[in-house]
Amino acid sequence: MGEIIDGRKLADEMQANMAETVASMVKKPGLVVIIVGENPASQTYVRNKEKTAVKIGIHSKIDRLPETVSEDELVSLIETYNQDDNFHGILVQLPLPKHIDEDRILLAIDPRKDVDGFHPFNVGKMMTGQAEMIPCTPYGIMKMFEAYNVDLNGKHAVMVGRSNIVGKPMMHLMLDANATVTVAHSRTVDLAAVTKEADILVVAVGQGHLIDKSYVKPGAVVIDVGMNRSPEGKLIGDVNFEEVKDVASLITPVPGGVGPMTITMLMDQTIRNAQK
Ligand SMILES: Nc1nc(=O)c2c([nH]1)NC[C@@H]1CN(c3ccc(C(=O)N[C@@H](CCC(=O)O)C(=O)O)cc3)C=[N+]21
Ligand SMILES: [Mg+2]
Repeated sequence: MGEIIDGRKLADEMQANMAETVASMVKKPGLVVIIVGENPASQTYVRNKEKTAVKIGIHSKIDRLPETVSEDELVSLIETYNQDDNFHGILVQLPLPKHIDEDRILLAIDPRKDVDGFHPFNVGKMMTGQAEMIPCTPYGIMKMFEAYNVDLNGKHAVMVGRSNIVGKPMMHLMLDANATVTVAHSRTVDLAAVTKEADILVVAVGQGHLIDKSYVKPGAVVIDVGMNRSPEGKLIGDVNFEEVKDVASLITPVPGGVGPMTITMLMDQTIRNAQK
């Protein structure tokens, strides 16, 4: 019977500390979130983000743009915020509509305000040991490891998923923490054989309950980044929690695991930028 990693509780503790920090700041940190279109999955995230910002004392603004906005219009809006001293963080909610080139949008954000850590400049900095902005989900997972005394040194970590926003940066952070890292993905042959070797298993594939107990080595630490809707409309992870919790030594639930930590690290980086 594994222990549950309480992301909600850890996030609340960290946010309480951040609120104290912000209370002592003369110029309050500012964060702007730009959302294009009506992606319903994005709405929860944005609502939680705003609630959290208010709680911490961060000045936050949400810009909602219609699905039909042009790429050029979006770039000029970003340029306006790049120049605006009231905002220390700019986040453009992904995914963007098909007619907009995401790479161009991410490049338009001033790297100093890129609190997602998605700008190629920040990606390169992170990859070369000069990290300034770290993608929030991987960063939050590393904080969970710290809080629960998970030492990665010499461990075999398996990352399932290779996205720019979770899999690749997570791979890098675990490597930096001296884990032996394997990255598996949709073309991996016999995924269960690979994941069963993991001391630390991180899953970010977007497939509800893909990972059952046959994929997990007894005693493994299991981190579930997935956020999927079950046929009944419930929020479920990529890991079958009910089954895997009896095999793992530590496991994150969904909701209440990685999600709250992602938002917390977003606030952390916004505050840090404002202090610079
Ligand atoms: N530029 C950009 N940066 C992002 O960081 C980003 C993004 N785009 N696009 C969408 C994804 C998704 N994401 C979430 C983070 C936290 C929760 C979260 O707080 N979840 C809670 C509650 C979920 C619920 O109750 O529905 C939980 O897991 O406990 C959800 C989703 C950030 N994303
Ligand atoms: Mg992938």
